[in-house]
Amino acid sequence: MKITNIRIGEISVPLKTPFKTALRTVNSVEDIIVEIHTDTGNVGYGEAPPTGVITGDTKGAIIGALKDHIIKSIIGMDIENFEEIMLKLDKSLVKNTSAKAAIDIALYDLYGQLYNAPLYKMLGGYKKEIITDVTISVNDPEEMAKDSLDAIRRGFDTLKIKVGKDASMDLERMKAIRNAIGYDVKLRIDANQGWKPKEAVKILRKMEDTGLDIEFVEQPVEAHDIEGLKYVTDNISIPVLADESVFSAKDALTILQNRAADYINIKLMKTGGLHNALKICSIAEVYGVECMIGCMLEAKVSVNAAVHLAAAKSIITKIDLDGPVLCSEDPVEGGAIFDEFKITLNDAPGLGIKKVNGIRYLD
Ligand SMILES: C[C@H](N)C(=O)N[C@@H](CCC(=O)O)C(=O)O
Ligand SMILES: [Mg+2]
Repeated sequence: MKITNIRIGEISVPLKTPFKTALRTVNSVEDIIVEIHTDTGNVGYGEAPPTGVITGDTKGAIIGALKDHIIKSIIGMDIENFEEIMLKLDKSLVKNTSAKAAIDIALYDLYGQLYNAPLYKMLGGYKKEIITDVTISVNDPEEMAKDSLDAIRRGFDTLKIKVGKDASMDLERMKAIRNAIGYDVKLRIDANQGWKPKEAVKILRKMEDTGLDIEFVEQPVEAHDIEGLKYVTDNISIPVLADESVFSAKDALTILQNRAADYINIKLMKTGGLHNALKICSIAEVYGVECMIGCMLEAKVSVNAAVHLAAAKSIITKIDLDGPVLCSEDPVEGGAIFDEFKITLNDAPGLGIKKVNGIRYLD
């Protein structure tokens, strides 16, 4: 199964409501799609969202990385030589993890098709169904309480609450939500780097003292501030999950060796795809540290790949794969079924994607 052509396109999918974090506000998913075509007539699909404020990858940068570096380095190669293709992909240029992830995902899709097996079974096949949380955007406390109630009515039993914007309001936000929803629903919070280390400890201790029952706090401080992350981890009881601080397997090792966080959030757009995400799973297994699998604002192609990984690996115990349910339309035919909180895999080969509708080709 030889790679004959790699096509690049873009899709635009409006969100149901604006997505707001401490880092950005977004109204639609604007992602790059790749199709890897082979001499056997198979097509592998991949996707990359431009999340400049997190990965540094803009739309133009993703297209440039694909056209000027990655495509040339793997065209003509045989999917049977999978490890060799992955080495070429890694070495084609530094950083640019989103462009690499799009290609890596499409390659894994073809790898599954080559051996006629669904990807989650090839990676471990631990389960076939997973349950995701849903994100509540950062707004004023009343609106967040209302959005949380809506999410519970839709069946979600775990909410990921965005905080870290106008820090003085964060305690009020969480009190309003807890008062509105009671204690049967899990609340995890994500500050998206919005606090300083001492400020984070102050806010989180108040949340502990108020009995808000927070499952964990995600990325309280700036991504590069590992010392600050450790300071927060050492000084509060709520567990800390590292997100923007962990891109590579090496980053994960540093965090775990220093006990700078309690959990790791794996995202394919930070690792450069499944190949490196699997390395983080192995490191976390060695340290006995559970992982979350997350996504950026992504449609169903790349989130599908994350679903396969989550279903394959027992070390992934927390799921934040709500990208597709935040979208108002689904451009993807085939693949996993997203029914609000419940995500079910099917046993079609690879990712099981039949078609992506509405692609505007850029080649
Ligand atoms: C969409 C997901 N629930 C999420 O919150 N992901 C990121 C932010 C993604 C983005 O800005 O596109 C996270 O920080 O966990
Ligand atoms: Mg996060």
